[in-house]
Amino acid sequence: MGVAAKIAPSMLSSDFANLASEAKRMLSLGADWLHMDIMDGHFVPNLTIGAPVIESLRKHTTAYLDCHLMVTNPLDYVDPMGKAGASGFTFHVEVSKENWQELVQKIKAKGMRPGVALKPGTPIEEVYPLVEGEHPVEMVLVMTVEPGFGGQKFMPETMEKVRVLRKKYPSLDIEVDGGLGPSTVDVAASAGANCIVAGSSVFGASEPGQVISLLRKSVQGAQQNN
Ligand SMILES: O=C(CO)[C@@H](O)[C@H](O)COP(=O)(O)O
Ligand SMILES: [Fe+2]
Repeated sequence: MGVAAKIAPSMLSSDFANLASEAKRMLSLGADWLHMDIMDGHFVPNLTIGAPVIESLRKHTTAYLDCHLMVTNPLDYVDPMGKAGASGFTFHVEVSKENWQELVQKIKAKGMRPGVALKPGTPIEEVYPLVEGEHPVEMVLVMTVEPGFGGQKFMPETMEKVRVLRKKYPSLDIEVDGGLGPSTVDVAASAGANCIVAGSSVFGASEPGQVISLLRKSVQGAQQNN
């Protein structure tokens, strides 16, 4: 048995003007988590949503809100995101070298689950101390595109990081994010990813529920073959 599969549609590809109904639609189609991309227009060249929108959405659902913080100063977001009702708080290792221990402790103190993300060009060794620390992160998000935008092409060269991580940490949640869909998920699942973020492939499908179930079957199938 592997680590539980979590399929997380990226709400970045949803109709933001109808966020609550889009979220409910995804959950009714079998989504486990809702992936929320928080971008500050500085760490990445795009600006999306922040704590006020998470707070609004939280009034409509009890679902796990898997928040991916693409921001330069993640520490500034811990209190507001905690109050807003975020479930997971995943910050980037590239901007937290100096203060990740404080960050992780504060995230946990606010009742959220800490995770660390890394860009395609960042070496995997950089997250080891965070997974093995006294206050460890509970998920590693391996970016499979450059962060900033949905709808980009999956980068297969990032899979070596997933393989290395899975070998080293058999029970860790490993999330992949960017360009995942029916044609790329098998590679990620067999490398060892168990949390699959998918935006354009889910929201752009005529049958999003079928895509969600296919993504889940891919993770489960890969785990049975291992
Ligand atoms: O974090 C990001 C982009 O920076 C992602 O969560 C994307 O929103 C995923 O979208 P697709 O690549 O699946 O369309
Ligand atoms: Fe994301």
